[in-house]
Amino acid sequence: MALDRLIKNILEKKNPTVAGLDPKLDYIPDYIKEQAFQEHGCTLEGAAQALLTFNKGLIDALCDIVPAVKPQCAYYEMYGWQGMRALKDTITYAREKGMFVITDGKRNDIGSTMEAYAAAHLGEIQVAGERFAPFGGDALTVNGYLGTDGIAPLLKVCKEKDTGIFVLAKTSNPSSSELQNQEVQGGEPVYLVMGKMCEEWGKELPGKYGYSGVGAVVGATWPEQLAELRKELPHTFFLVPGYGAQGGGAKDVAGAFDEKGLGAVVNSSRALMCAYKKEGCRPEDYAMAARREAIRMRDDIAAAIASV
Ligand SMILES: O=C(O)c1cc(=O)[nH]c(=O)n1[C@@H]1O[C@H](COP(=O)(O)O)[C@@H](O)[C@H]1O
Repeated sequence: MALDRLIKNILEKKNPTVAGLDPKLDYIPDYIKEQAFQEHGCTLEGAAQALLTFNKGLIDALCDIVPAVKPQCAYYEMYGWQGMRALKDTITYAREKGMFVITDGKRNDIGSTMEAYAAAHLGEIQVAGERFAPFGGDALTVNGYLGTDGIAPLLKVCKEKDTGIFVLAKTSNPSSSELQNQEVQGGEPVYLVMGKMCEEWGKELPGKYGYSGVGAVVGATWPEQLAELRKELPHTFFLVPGYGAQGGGAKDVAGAFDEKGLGAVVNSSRALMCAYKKEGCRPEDYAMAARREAIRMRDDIAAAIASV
């Protein structure tokens, strides 16, 4: 089961974190952009090349200490099909380096359309008898708002191709409470109802560590809900974004973990990618600055889990 691979990586590296690869040109050091523009012009192609070079530097610097990456599709779509090629190349490169790849697409639609998303991101498509894995990620973030028939096609592909999903439950943004905290019949908030649906969907993808292949996204900015959901959803692994740039800290995420120190992977994107700016070090050292930040994050979270 796919999330077993993520958990194995986490155990081996003793690090329950994921590096978000959300590259914008503004974040990328000038020397990388200049070289890409020289080779490909000041074009979408040039921008896409800069993204890929930047990502590869980060992956090289992080792959021995960080178990996973999470490229967010929007930052690649922004640069057209050239950007989407950089997404595919980033996924391939990270997987070659042994990292688990969570493609952050937040996809959702009716069943037939979800089949297409599932094939694109988690499975294969056939062209005249030849099979291709278009993007080839290990897991995909999805929105479960359309209910079971929107999720079932993903579960089918996850089973066949050993991939997984993370379903939005309680998102990190300030307005997430407007809908997600609404109490529905029986008095349960929507995020808990969604979490319980993940538990149910996950029965189809059991894993050897007790967590299923259907994870839930719960923001680091909501420590109370993280701890509540950890108790309520014993088989659901959490993807926890909102650490760092959005204000979440190690103490906030400690409640996401079980008594074995498993159960969640915490994402940081901007705080890692832009660590060199905060440190004020040479742009050429951006990847090493990200590594230093990743080590700080790992150690802070380990200390917070130990003190619970
Ligand atoms: O699914 C996600 O990853 C996600 C869910 C959520 O509730 N909040 C959230 O910030 N994210 C993503 O996590 C990343 C957070 O980035 P930073 O705030 O820069 O660390 C972005 O890629 C967001 O799109």
